[in-house]
Amino acid sequence: MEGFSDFSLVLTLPKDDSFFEKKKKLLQLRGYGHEIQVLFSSSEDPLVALQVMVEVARIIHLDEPELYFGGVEAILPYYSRRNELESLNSVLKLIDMSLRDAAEKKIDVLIVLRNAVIEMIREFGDKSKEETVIVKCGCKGEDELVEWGRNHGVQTKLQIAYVEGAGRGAVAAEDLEVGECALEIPVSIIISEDIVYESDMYHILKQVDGISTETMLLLWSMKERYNSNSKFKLYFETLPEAFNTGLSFGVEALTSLDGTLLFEEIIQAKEHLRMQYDELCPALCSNHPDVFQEELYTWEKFMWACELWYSNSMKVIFNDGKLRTCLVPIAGLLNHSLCPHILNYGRVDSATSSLKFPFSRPCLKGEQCYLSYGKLSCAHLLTFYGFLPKGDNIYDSIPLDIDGPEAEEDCSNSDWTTHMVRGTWLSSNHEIFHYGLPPPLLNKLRVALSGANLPTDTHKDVEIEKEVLETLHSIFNPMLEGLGEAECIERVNLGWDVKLALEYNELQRKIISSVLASCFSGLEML
Ligand SMILES: C[S@@+](CC[C@H](N)C(=O)[O-])C[C@H]1O[C@@H](n2cnc3c(N)ncnc32)[C@H](O)[C@@H]1O
Repeated sequence: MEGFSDFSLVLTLPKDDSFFEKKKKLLQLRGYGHEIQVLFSSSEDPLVALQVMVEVARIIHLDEPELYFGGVEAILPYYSRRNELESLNSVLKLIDMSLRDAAEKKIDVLIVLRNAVIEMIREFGDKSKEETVIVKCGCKGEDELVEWGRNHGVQTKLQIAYVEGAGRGAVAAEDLEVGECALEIPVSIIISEDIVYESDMYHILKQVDGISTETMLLLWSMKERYNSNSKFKLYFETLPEAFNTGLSFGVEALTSLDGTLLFEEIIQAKEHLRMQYDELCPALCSNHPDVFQEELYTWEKFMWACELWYSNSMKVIFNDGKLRTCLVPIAGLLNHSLCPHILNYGRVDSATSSLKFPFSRPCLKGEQCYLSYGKLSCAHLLTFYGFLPKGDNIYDSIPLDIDGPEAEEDCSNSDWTTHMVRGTWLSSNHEIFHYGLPPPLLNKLRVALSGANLPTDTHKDVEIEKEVLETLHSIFNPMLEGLGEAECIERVNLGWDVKLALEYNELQRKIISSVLASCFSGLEML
C-alpha cells in the first residue's frame, strides 16, 4: 500500500442518540472515544483501519434489544444482520462523502476502501440470501399499475411477480448494485392526509371529536376503493380481497394461541377496532348518508381497511419535516425480510420530490428484492401483517415484569426497567454466570434475591446464582406447560390462520425451551 498519504475519517456517535451514554461506555471499553478518528497512514494497510471503522459503526448502530441482550458481551463480527448492513452502509456513506471533496492524492486510497466495503456488503448478502420461488412472472393488473406509475413519473428497476408464500413481490429486472435506486415514487402519487383534506368528507370528519388523520384516511380509503373515477383506481383494484392478518384469525386459530401473549394482543386489538367502528361508522352513515353510504361502511369493510393500513402503510417524512402515515402504490408490493436489500426509504428527497428506495446490498437479476418493514417482532408481524419471517428474528422476545430494585448501572449491568428473554441460542456466551441469558435480567434477579448490591464477577454467590436460575425456571416452566403438547398433525389441510397460529406456537415453545435448557445447564455448571 505504498504511496498512500496520511489522512483520517471521523465517525461520531450522535449526541441525540437515545442510548448515547451506554454506547459511549461500550466504545470506551473498546478503547475509543465517542468521536473516532480512524487514521489511514501510508505506513499501514488501510484495510486494517477500515476494520476499526466497521467495528465502531456496529456499536454506533446498536439498537435497544441489541444493547440489552448483547452489549459488551456480544461477540463480533456482528450483532444482527440489520446492524451489520446499517454499519457497512454508514461507513460507505462516509467514504463517499470524503470522496466528493478529497484531494487528488487521497482519492486512490478512498477508492480502495470503497471497493473493500462494497465487497464486505456483497459477501454478507451472499451469506444471508433468501431463496424465492417465483410462482408467476408478469401479472396483468400489477403491470398496468406499474405502467400507470411510470406515466406519473415512477422509475423502477423491479418487476412484479407472484412469489411462493407471500402473494406478490418485486424481483430485480437486472443486476443491481449498492446505492442504486430500486424504485422512485413521486410525492404526487403517495396517498397521505392531504388527500382527505381535499375530499368531500373532510368538512364532516373535522367535526368529529378527537379523530386522528389516520382514521380519516382509513374512512377515505373505504370509499375510494369503490370509486370508479378514482385517480388510484388501479391501485385499489390490485389490492387483495382479503389480507389474512392475525386480526382475521378465526376461532380455531385463536384457540390454538390460547396461553400465549399474542392471544391477548389480538383480542384486545380487535376489541379496540370494534369500539372505534361502533363509535364512528353508524353515526356517520345515518347523519351523512350522501357522503358515507351504509353499504360501504360495514364492519367487514372497516376491518379490510384496517388490515390494508396496518399491512401496507409506510411512515414517510415529508419536506416540511412532518411524519405522515401513507400508502405508497407499487412500493406496497415489496415484501419484508430480516436481511433486506432496502433499509432506508422513509424520507422524501427534496431535490426530486420523490421517495427513493436505494439498495443497501446488491440484488441480482431475478432475485426477490426485500424491504425492511422495521424492527418488528414476530407477534407484531403476525397480528398486523399475517406472516412469520424466515430466520432468527432478534426482535422476538418474551417480556417479563419483575418487581424490586434495579441493578446499579454500569455498561453491561445497565439500568433497564423492563426485562425480556429471547431464544438463548442467539447468545454467544453460555459460560457460568451468563448461561446465554440477558445480563440485565440476571443482574436484576441477583439484586432482588440477595437484597444486596450487585456482586462483582469474581465474587458471585453460588447460592444466589442457583436461586436466580431456579426463579427463571419457575417463571418459564408454566409458560411451556400453558402452550400444551407440540402437535404433530398433518398441516396441509389446515386453514391459513391455524397453520400460522401453530407456527407461532412452535416459535414460542422453541424460545421458552431454550431458556429452560439454559437454566438447567447453568444449574449443572454451578
Ligand atoms: C406491503 S404488502 C407486500 C405485498 C404483498 N405480498 C401483496 O401481495 O400484496 C405486505 C404483505 O405481504 C406479505 N408479506 C410480506 N413479507 C412477507 C414475507 N417475508 N413472507 C410472507 N409474506 C410476506 C404479508 O401478507 C404482508 O401483509
